[in-house]
Amino acid sequence: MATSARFVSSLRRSALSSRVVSRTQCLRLAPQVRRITSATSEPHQPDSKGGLDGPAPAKTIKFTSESYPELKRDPKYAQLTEEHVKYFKELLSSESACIDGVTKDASEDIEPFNSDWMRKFRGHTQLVLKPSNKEELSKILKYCNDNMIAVVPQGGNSGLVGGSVPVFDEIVINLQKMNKIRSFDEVSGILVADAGVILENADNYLAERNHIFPLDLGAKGSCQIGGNVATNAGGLRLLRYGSLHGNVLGIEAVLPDGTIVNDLCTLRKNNTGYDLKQLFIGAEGTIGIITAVSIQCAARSQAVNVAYFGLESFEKVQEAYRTAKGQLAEILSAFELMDGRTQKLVNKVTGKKMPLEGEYPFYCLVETSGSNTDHDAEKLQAFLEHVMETEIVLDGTLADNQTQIQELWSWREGITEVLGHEGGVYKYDLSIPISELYDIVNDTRDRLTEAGLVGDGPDYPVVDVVGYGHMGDANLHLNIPTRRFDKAVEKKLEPFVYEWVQKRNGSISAEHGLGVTKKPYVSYSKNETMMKLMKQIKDLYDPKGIMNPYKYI
Ligand SMILES: O=C(O)CC[C@@H](O)C(=O)O
Ligand SMILES: [Zn+2]
Repeated sequence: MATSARFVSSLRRSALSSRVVSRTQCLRLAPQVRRITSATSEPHQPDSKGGLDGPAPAKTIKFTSESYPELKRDPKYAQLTEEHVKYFKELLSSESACIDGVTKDASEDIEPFNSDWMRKFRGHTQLVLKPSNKEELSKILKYCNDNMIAVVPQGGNSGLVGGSVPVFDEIVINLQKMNKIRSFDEVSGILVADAGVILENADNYLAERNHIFPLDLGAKGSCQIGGNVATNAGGLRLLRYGSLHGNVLGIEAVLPDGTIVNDLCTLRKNNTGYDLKQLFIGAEGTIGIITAVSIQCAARSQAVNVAYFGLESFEKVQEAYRTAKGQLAEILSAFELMDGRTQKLVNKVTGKKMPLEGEYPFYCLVETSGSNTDHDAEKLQAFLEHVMETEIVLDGTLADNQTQIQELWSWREGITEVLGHEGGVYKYDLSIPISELYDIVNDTRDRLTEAGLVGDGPDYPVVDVVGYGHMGDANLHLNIPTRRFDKAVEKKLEPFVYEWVQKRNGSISAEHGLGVTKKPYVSYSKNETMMKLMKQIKDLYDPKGIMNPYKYI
């Protein structure tokens, strides 16, 4: 009896304080960690003020071709000549479709196409081509194939594994000019769009038609849907809508020899042998370039509610997730995990007040998306009260309106942007059985601490070891913010992290892909037979090997 009385009174105290937090604190705070939401057709551009939307300073560049002593520029690829450039210029319909550093009359800065948004990877292409349609792209690729010119397909260039920038001097083919919505069927919910459509633009277009794009991620204002599909991006809505392997119904792509593959099927059911489009999803531009996709979109939920709460252990996080699945069932649309260190970092870098009064080792953000605002809000509140009453959760808050929803999400979506605040960051994107999801963070921290590599002050290369991610997808983002990139740290991290994951039958890449960073480690997630089959597929589609070379395959 005494125990249950204590539970009730503690619920009242916490619940009351969480409501106060939700009504006052969230309302008072203007969002400061900006999601990259203003849709732009350019790849990430340096922010002149060095602000959070911009990449980290140039000193963080880690990977250039010199960083890969095992990778040599393959002499089979042609050196770009003025004659090549002349051909492309004549072919392309407008001057702005060609940024040319060979004949030195570049109309636009080539640098943002050569380095990723974190400015961690940098190649040195001399040519960027921006075709306007598949026919132009087909001619470009055929010419490249005939002349052994290596190419890198590029969308919004917001990837995290160095997949969309050149390693050496491969030319960049950027899809930003192919950016039209081709059709949308409001009855079936099937969207057909060019690869270069910005994800946020696609979602806004769908919102006006009461539908939703089945993918959402922090870089939605700059990433392109072709790049999303090519990398099989996962993001924040996967728990609800599933992966792109399920939602993409069709693909149009150009193969290296210029062949246009029209598999832009708009059928949910099409059981006619090999499902060839699947090969392009997650291939990271190694077998061809996606020019358009057809995609199944769901009806947009009218009622979105968000809760944010603190917990004392990862065991409690698991209990909270299990409870959320049971109580929120079909309206549960996201269950995200952030450790206390990531939230303190957002707080430190942005200066924003934390959403809860106390500090906790773990935080979760739960979103529901349904059709009945009051009913869904009540369900989420009942869930929060239940987990607080049972002491699974220590304190929590509920967003009362759209501004508060955005504000709470910023504590999750803003993490990537603050991680590099002291220099750089080592990133791992792992699938791990859910019960062990956070252990890798503790084990990595212990390992680096024992080696005297992590601590406060300039003597230590590593700032911290943090973890967050998509709890509902058993996808952990292990991040190691650093003051500088350091060989001693790298030796402690790799292959340790990959061996750890392999032992648990996890995956070395849950959603970011392999790019160039995981090239040496593919075998930790793919056995010899699978690697051989992948290589055979690569050779079938790209026999001369011009597509995105030096990357994972
Ligand atoms: O920066 C990362 O490691 C994760 C980025 C992204 O996948 C996310 O979930 O926020
Ligand atoms: Zn993620």
